[in-house]
Amino acid sequence: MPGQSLFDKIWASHRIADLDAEGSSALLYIDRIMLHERTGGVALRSLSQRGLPVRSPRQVFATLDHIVDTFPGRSDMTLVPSGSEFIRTTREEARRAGIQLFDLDDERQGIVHVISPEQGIVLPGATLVCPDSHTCTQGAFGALAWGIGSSEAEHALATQALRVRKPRSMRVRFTGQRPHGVGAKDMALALIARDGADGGQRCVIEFEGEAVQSLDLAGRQTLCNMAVEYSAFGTLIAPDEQVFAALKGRPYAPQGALWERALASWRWLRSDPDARFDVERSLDVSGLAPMISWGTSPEHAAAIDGVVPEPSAQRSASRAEAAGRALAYMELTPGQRLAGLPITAAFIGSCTNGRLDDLRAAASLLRGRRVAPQVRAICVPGSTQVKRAAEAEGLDRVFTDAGFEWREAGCSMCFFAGGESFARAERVVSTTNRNFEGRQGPQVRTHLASPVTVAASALSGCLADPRSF
Ligand SMILES: CC(C)[C@H](C(=O)O)[C@@H](O)C(=O)O
Ligand code: SF4
Repeated sequence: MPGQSLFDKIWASHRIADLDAEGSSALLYIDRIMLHERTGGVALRSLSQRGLPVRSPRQVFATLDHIVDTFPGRSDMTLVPSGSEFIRTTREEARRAGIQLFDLDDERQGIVHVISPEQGIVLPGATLVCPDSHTCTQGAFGALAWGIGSSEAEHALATQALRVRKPRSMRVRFTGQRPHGVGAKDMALALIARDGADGGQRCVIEFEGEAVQSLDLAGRQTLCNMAVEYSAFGTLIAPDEQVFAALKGRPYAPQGALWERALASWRWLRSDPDARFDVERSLDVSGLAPMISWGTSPEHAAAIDGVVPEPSAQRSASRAEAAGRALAYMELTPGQRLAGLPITAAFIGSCTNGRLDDLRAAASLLRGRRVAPQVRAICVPGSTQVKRAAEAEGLDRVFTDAGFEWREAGCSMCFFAGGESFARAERVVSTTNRNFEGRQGPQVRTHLASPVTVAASALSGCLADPRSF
C-alpha cells in the first residue's frame, strides 16, 4: 500500500458512502458552506420554494461582496442592474434559513474567500464548498475547498453532503528561492503560462516545496486562488505553524480544549513521504521575473522585461489562433516590449490580491510617490477587516496621497456585471485573476500582475518592472 496524500486523507475522513464499487465517486460530508449574494441568495430561495429547510444553518455563512457598491461611505445603492434584487433575496433568505449573513454594515463583511479565514470558518482538514469558482483559494489552509454549481449548492444546503466524483491528484513543487520582486502571483502566472490554462486537468493540486513554504499566508492564498485559472478542481497546501497561528482565536475556530484537540489532529495533515500522485510537476522559481499578462487568458503571460510573443510560438494551431485574436483585442503586436506600454488605469484588490500583505507590498512602492497623471488608480480592500487594519497602519493615506481611490470592501471592478466600469477600451493593470474579453468592462484590456507590479505601473503610467523601484 503506498502512503496517502493529504487529499486522500481528507477524502477518506469525509466519505459517507462510496457510490460505486471502485470508489471513484462518493457522498462526502461537507463541513462548511459559504454563499454570496450573486449565486447564494438564488440557491437559498430555490430551496425554500421547494419547501426544503437548510439542514445545518450553523455551518452556513453568507456575505455581500459581488455586486455591492464600493464607493466610500456606500449605501445599499448598487449600479448593477437588478443588483438590489440579489441583495434583498440574500438578506431575506438568510434570515429565513437562520444563517449568519455578513451584511454591508457588518465589520466582518468582505469577499467570501477573504473573510472565511478571517472568521476562522475555513479549518485545516475540513471540506468547504461555495458556489464560486475561486473557492479553491482556501486550500491554502489545508482545507479541501472547491467551487460548486447552484444545484449542487442546493443539495449541500439541504443535506450537508455532496456526491463527488473523485478528482485526480497532482503535486506541483516550486523549488528554489524567489528572486527579489517575484511573488506568488508571478509563480502562478509562470506556471499557467508554461503549462497552459488547462494544465491543472481538474486535479486536486497539492503545492509543495521551499518556495511555497516560504510564502506568507496571503501569498499562499494568491497561489491557490490562481489555480482555478489553471483548471484545478481544488488545491491544498499542508498546514503549518503559520496557518495554526493565523486561525487561533478566530471567532468560528475551535476554542480552549477543543482547539488543542483540533491542533493535535491537524499536525497529521500532510502527505505521506511515499504518497502517490496521478500527475507530478515542478517549477524552479529562482530564474523567474515579475510576470504580466499580454492576452485574454492567464496563460498569455510573460516576464515584464520580455516582449509580446509571436502567436506562431504557441504550442498548437488552436492556441496560435487564440493568441492572434487576443493580440487584436489587446491592440498589441508581436515583438513589442511589455514594459513601457502606456496604461490608463490600475486596480488593486480582489480575492487574489486584496489582503493586508498585498496592500502593504503595493504601499511600499507608493509611499511618497504619485501615480502618473493619466492613470485612474483604485484600491479596493478584500474585506472590511483588511480595510480597517490597513487604515490602522496608515496605508489608506499612502494610497490616497499617491492618487489612488480608497474604497469599501468587495469584488468591485474585478468583474464587470453591468455596473461600474473602466472606460471603454481602457488599458488596465490589475491584481485580479481573469483577463478575458470584457471581464473588467466593455472592450477593457486587462493586464494581470502582482500588487508590486501594479503599483510600479501606476506610478510609471505604463507597464513597469517593480524591481526598478
Ligand atoms: C459570480 C461568480 C459565480 C463568479 C465565479 O464563480 O467565479 C465570480 O466570482 C468570478 O470571479 O467570475
Ligand atoms: S474578487 Fe473577483 S474573482 Fe474573486 S470572487 Fe469576486 S468577482 Fe470572483
